Amino acid sequence: TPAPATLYNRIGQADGIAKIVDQLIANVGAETQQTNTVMLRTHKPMLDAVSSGADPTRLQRLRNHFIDQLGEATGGPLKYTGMNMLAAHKGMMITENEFAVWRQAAVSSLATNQLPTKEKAELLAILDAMKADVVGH
Ligand code: HEM
Repeated sequence: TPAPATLYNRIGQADGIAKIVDQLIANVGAETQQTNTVMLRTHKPMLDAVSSGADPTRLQRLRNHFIDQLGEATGGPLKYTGMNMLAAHKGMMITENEFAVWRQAAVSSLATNQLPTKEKAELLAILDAMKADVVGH
């Protein structure tokens, strides 16, 4: 019997993951529930750096890191070389509610990308496993 397909293969490999990540970033960028909270404060410097030209590739770097991270976590050949989740979010004091809004942006992206129920659940489990390192530091 052939080896079971990895989640990475079932969701369309690097191209499939890139679509999921790009839609997630677009959803977070369009988010308005979190005005004046840390969600906005933490993203604003990043978006300003891009639009002012001070660091035009900053968002792109995060995007590419995020793709590598999911590419590795889903069993693909990609290798994540960014900061660990605790270090990446340290000092942001991300709240439970902000995480919930971010997670909803991820859920919407998975729906937009028409992931089947099983794959959706597996990917959300990967994201939820990072929550403890993301929230409250
Ligand atoms: C499971 C949930 C999350 C995952 C998997 C995730 C993933 C990542 C990754 C991969 C990076 C880049 C690290 C690097 O480049 O070394 C990052 C940075 C960052 N994350 Fe998250 N993140 C999550 C939740 C959140 C939430 C809820 C917020 C805001 C409310 C947030 C805001 C940021 C910001 C502002 C940066 C820094 C960007 C920069 O300075 O370039 N993240 N995250």
